[in-house]
Amino acid sequence: MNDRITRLTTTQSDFDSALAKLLAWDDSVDHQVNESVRHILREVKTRGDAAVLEFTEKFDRLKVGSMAELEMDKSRLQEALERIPQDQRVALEKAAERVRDYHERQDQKSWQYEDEDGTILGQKVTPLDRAGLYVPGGKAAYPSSVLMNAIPAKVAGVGELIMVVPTPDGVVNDMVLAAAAIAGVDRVFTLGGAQAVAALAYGTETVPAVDKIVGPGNIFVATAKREVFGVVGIDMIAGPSEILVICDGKTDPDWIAMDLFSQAEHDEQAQSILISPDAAFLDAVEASINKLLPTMEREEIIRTSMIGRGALIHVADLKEAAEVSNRIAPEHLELSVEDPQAMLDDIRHAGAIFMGRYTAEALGDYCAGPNHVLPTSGTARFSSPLGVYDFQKRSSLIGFSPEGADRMGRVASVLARGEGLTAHARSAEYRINE
Ligand SMILES: NC(=O)c1ccc[n+]([C@@H]2O[C@H](COP(=O)([O-])OP(=O)(O)OC[C@H]3O[C@@H](n4cnc5c(N)ncnc54)[C@H](O)[C@@H]3O)[C@@H](O)[C@H]2O)c1
Ligand SMILES: N[C@H](CO)Cc1c[nH]c[nH+]1
Ligand SMILES: [Zn+2]
Repeated sequence: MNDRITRLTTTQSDFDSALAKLLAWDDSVDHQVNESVRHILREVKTRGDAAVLEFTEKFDRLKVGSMAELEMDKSRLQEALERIPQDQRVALEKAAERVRDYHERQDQKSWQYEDEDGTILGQKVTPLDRAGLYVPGGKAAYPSSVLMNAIPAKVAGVGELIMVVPTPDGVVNDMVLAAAAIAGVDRVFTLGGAQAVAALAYGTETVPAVDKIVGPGNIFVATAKREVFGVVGIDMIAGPSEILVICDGKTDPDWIAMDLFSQAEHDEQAQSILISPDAAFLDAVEASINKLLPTMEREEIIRTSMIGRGALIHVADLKEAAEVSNRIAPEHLELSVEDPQAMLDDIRHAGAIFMGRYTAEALGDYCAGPNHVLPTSGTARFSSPLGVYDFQKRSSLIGFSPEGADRMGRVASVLARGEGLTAHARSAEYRINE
């Protein structure tokens, strides 16, 4: 590479600020994006289908006469499934089976228990009525993201799944449609960007409003999701893909270089970082990067990402590697070390942890089973992978027996009068035995 990938070492005096600068990525700072997204949302909210059609023509260069032309009916999904090459179909079905198996273990059940006085307390778990799945499609097509978004929703028992996916220049990806057929998506619209998020949030004459919008996307999608939150639920604001590899220096440097590329190739803004206590190994991986980059189909995207946002970080030992990793809280963390289990206790923040030299992050993107929609930009400090729980909500259950109403009515009465809320107090007192 002409420009070199950033090198940092924890012993340099400005390490903390250099690391903070490397990690800085705020999808809300671009005033122009915010303005443009707000305009799109307003237009779709007030003008519905007509605005969606205009923005689709403008941003996806797709001109159609009516919204009906942007809906793929179920027979088209099925045809796509039958048309794709057999190996693609088998791979999609295998991946879907593993993703389903994994997510079935996340299903939450309602529960109840009874106090000694016959009072019933519990939690009722209910799936969402209708969910909107955003499947990105600007720079690449993501059949795997269809499976990752739709299967947990199906396992949760969501009533209706509405999928949106952009088809720039009208190019439809058969594997995406086939994945929608396999996952059991109910309706598919070929819409993208902020206009698709707006259509799902507010509803239009053709696109039904949903209760929650899930799925990753570019800055326009992320900004739109942030704006509509409150009108609908959202899963998370997923930024550009990230990988952090911790390596003890004993994995083939070509493997590590390609693992870093695997996320860099998503986006110029993607972030790939390697941490190792072995300085000579960092040199070897840099040499592999320089050797392999010219062989890559997405060379320019990878180069921009690696130079702009990538880094090779030297640390004292694996303990310090884990500390730096916790500060980064990466979307994907590869522990390419002899004993990954031994490191697990030290890892606190990561969307997904890939354990051992043979666990390429790419397997997690497609077919390991866990979800590939993960918290990015440090948000793994407080959020979790997309899962069945994102499509279920909980209602508290409270059923007092006459004895329970008497006992707890006395407690409530004191607290309510302490707050000066006498209607609360008297409501509880009516049910007390005098
Ligand atoms: N976290 C995950 O699980 C995951 C999975 C797959 C992809 N990704 C990420 O999702 C992102 C996908 O981005 P993408 O661009 O390929 O697809 P995308 O579908 O998110 O965005 C494409 C849409 O952006 C809109 N758009 C483009 N330029 C615009 C402009 N100037 N003004 C308004 N709208 C505009 C268009 O409507 C277009 O349909 C990447 O960052 C990728 O890394 C994340
Ligand atoms: N790595 C992405 C999540 O950050 C998911 C993906 C889809 N296809 C390939 N990769
Ligand atoms: Zn990926």
